[in-house]
Amino acid sequence: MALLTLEGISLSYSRESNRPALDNVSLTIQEGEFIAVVGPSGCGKSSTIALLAGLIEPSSGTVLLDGKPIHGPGPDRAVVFQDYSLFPWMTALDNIKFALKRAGAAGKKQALDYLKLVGVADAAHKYPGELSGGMKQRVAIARAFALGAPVYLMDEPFGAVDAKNRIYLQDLLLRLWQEGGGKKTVFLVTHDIDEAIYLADRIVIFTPGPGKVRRILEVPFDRPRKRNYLVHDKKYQELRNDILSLLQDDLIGELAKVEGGEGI
Ligand SMILES: Nc1ncnc2c1ncn2[C@@H]1O[C@H](COP(=O)(O)OP(=O)(O)OP(=O)(O)O)[C@@H](O)[C@H]1O
Repeated sequence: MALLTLEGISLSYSRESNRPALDNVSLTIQEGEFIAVVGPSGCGKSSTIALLAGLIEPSSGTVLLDGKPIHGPGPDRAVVFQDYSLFPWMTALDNIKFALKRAGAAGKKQALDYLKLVGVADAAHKYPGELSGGMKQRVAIARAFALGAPVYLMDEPFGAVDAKNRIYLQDLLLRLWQEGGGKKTVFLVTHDIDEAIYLADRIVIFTPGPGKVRRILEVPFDRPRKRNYLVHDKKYQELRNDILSLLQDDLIGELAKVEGGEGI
């Protein structure tokens, strides 16, 4: 049985709107999968995360976790956003301690171990406002994994960090996911095609809004993947080009509609 299922999901934020955010999206995700989602701005990627997190309900269709409908947030799903994933009134250490407590495990030592793991133990007593973007995201990822949730919903978690930190955080995420022994499932929204290929088992491509699943592509590379070799692989370049041309075709189609007076 699939771990996460979106079944015929449509979503309109307001009854007056004639342009839904999502239109009949169906998707099944198996336990242990690493899924990346790409698509143009406004195609409903964050809305899909919000549905899976239980922060909003669909206008029609069902969202299932382990076969049961999702009707709200729960400790079984950790969410990491591009920013503001941490409690700003708690130090880095207390943010992790809070997550451990929720997971039924407490302890300063364990919390410090998590901070060490992500390389920010020195900043344990700093508040999020005193940390750089990259450091904040390291703590946010540590906090998500300290929760011990089986599902990780990540909305452009590395979008605001510099290239060096991004590489570090991608590898850290892979390591934590793999340490789950096939039991951790990641649903990652990204604008970065290379990131999607490097990290994911499957890449879901959305159409421009109203979002539909345009295509699902398998990533044909064994793990562990080596960045430097991967980019020179012919299959890598083909996959990258496929994704780019799918996104470009959609964009050109949208522009043609606007030029034709249809409007978006
Ligand atoms: N809270 C909201 N109220 C009303 N409309 C919303 C709300 N959140 C999103 N939308 C609309 O729903 C559509 C999908 O937005 P969403 O943020 O899910 O897209 P996205 O693919 O994540 O975009 P981006 O890549 O730019 O972050 C957009 O048209 C957006 O304006």
